[in-house]
Amino acid sequence: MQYKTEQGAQSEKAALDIRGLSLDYVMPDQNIHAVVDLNLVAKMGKITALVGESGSGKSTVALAVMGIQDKNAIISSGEIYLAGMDVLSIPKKDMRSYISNHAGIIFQDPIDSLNPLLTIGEQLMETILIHEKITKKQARAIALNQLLAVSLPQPEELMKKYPFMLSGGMCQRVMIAIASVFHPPLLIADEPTTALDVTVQAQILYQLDSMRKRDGTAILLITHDLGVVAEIADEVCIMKDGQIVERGTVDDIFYNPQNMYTRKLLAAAL
Ligand SMILES: Nc1ncnc2c1ncn2[C@@H]1O[C@H](COP(=O)(O)OP(=O)(O)OP(=O)(O)O)[C@@H](O)[C@H]1O
Ligand code: NI
Repeated sequence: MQYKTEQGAQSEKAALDIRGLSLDYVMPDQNIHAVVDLNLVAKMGKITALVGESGSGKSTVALAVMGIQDKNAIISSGEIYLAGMDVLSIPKKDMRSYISNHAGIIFQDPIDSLNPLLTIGEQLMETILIHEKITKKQARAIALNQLLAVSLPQPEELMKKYPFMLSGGMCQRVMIAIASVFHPPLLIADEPTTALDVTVQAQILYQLDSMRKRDGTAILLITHDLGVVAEIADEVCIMKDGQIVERGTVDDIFYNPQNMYTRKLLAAAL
C-alpha cells in the first residue's frame, strides 16, 4: 500500500490515533496555534471524552480528523491514523472518500446540520447512494432500517418530512442515523446534546452508547459536561491551549487527577 499505515499491535484497536498534530490558523496579523503537538487515541468499543474550556481546540481536532477544517487552517506536523491509515498521507482526491467511509461526525446544532430543502428520506438516501452502487429500493430499505436503529418511530412517515417539522432531538437522531449508516469505526460527537433539553440529552447519549455496544464503534465525545463524562465515558482527555494535559480512565481523572488544570476544571464543576 502506498499510503502510510500503522505499525505494531498496540494501536490495532485504535480507530483513531493522532500523533504529534500541530495546526495553525493563519490570520492577517498572526498565526493562532490552535493545536500543538497533540496526541490522542480513541479505541474501538470505547467512549473517549475530550474535555476542555472554550477555545482550547477541541472542535479544531474534530474537523481536522474529518478533513473539513477551515480554509485558513494549516497542519504543520503530525499524523492522523484513522482505521490504521494516516489520512494526511492520502492524496486529496481519495482522502474525502476514505474519511467518510471510516468516520462520521455529529454537531451541536442538528437542525443546522441537515439540509432544510430536502426531506429526511432524500438526505439519508443521498448519503447511502453516494457510498454504494445499489438500487434506490435497496437504499430505501437501508434508510428505513437506520431510522429504526436510532429509535425513530414510523420511519415511513418520517422519510417524507422536512427537518423543520422535527424536534431537535429527532434531528440529532437523524444525524446519528446518517453518520452511522456504514458503521464507521469512529464517530465524533461534538457537543451533541448541548442544544437539547435535558431529557432528550439522555436519550441521545443512550443512542451513542448503544452504537458503541452494538457495532464496537469508537466514540470521541467532545463535551463541556463533566457529569456526562462521569456517566458514560471510558477514557478522558483533558485539553488546554491545544494540547492534552492529562489523560486517563474516568476513575483516574475524577478520583486521582494529577494535573493542576484538571483539578481546577473538576473543582469548577462541583
Ligand atoms: N477559522 C479560524 N480562524 C482563526 N481562528 C480560529 C478559527 N477557528 C477556530 N479558531 C480559534 O482556534 C481556537 C480553538 O477553537 P476551537 O473551536 O477548536 O475550540 P473549542 O475547544 O472547540 O471551543 P468551544 O468549546 O467553544 O467549542 C480558538 O482560539 C478559536 O478562536
Ligand atoms: Ni468546539
